[in-house]
Amino acid sequence: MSAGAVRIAITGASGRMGRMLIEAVLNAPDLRLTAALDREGSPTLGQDAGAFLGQHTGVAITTDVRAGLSQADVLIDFTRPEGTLAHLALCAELGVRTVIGTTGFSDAQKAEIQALSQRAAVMMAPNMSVGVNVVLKLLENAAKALAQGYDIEIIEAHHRHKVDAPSGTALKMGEVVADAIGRDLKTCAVYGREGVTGERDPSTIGFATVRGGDIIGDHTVLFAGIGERIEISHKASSRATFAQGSLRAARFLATRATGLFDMNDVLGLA
Ligand SMILES: NC(=O)C1=CN([C@@H]2O[C@H](COP(=O)(O)OP(=O)(O)OC[C@H]3O[C@@H](n4cnc5c(N)ncnc54)[C@H](OP(=O)(O)O)[C@@H]3O)[C@@H](O)[C@H]2O)C=CC1
Ligand SMILES: O=C(O)C1=N[C@H](C(=O)O)C[C@H](O)C1
Repeated sequence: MSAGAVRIAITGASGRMGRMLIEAVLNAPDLRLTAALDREGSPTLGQDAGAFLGQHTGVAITTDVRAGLSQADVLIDFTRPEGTLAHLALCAELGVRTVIGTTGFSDAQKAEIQALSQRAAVMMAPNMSVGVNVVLKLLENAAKALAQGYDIEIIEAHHRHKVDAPSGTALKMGEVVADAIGRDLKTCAVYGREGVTGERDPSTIGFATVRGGDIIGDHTVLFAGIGERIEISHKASSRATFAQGSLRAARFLATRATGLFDMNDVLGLA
């Protein structure tokens, strides 16, 4: 790893998170944007990475991931699962650490990430905000205390462009709650209901998904009992919270050679 500023590459540079990350890196004195990458066909290819901010950075958006990564210490990737895995394979080969914000991975893809993290360190989390990661800790305690007599439902809402459902954060909340009370999310999750469903099975954890407009990301875990309801909610009002968490993760990874980490490691919440 080079001395001085941590050199950052960003894939999906013209995406919603890509732009947020570019702005955050340009404003961070201890980080330096050295590569901005997007895929073939992106209308921003060839433009300066700071053009959307009216800034000249000297870093052009290109499709040459190998060349971009060879100039970087850490890649921050918020793209799609298949893109992330292709980028990660190159990072493993070149010894570049990776912060993964992408959601929607299959179990097989997660296993591939675990294997590749043994060659160059990876931090992966479905939600980089400090608040959501604190909520995950609160949920652990709440679920243990409310394990009997309370029906558990997870409700999430996101913007109209989101392609995966339920959100990665909602699934993580489900896993944390299920683990805390000794259930297996794979067998107890119910994803949406329709028609004559019968009465609610108390051993299930339900998920409900809302998509619309420009909602950045709302998550609620509802514990519904008799005579009372407990709701634990997080609402993101700006993608800056995800970008700032990603920068914390990049700084954390800059001091690690190999291994798979999450936001608990980055924030010292483990
Ligand atoms: N962990 C967290 O805190 C957060 C996670 N996310 C996750 O990050 C991901 C991206 O979200 P968002 O920025 O809103 O999405 P966008 O669609 O706005 O941006 C995605 C970017 O990745 C590019 N891309 C898409 N597919 C590929 C591919 N196969 N290979 C390389 N590049 C690709 C897109 O290019 P093109 O425009 O050409 O399609 C675009 O530049 C999602 O999975 C989302 O759930 C989002 C916010 C917070
Ligand atoms: O796609 C998004 O926008 C978001 N995705 C993440 C998820 O799937 O949990 C995190 C955040 O809520 C925004």
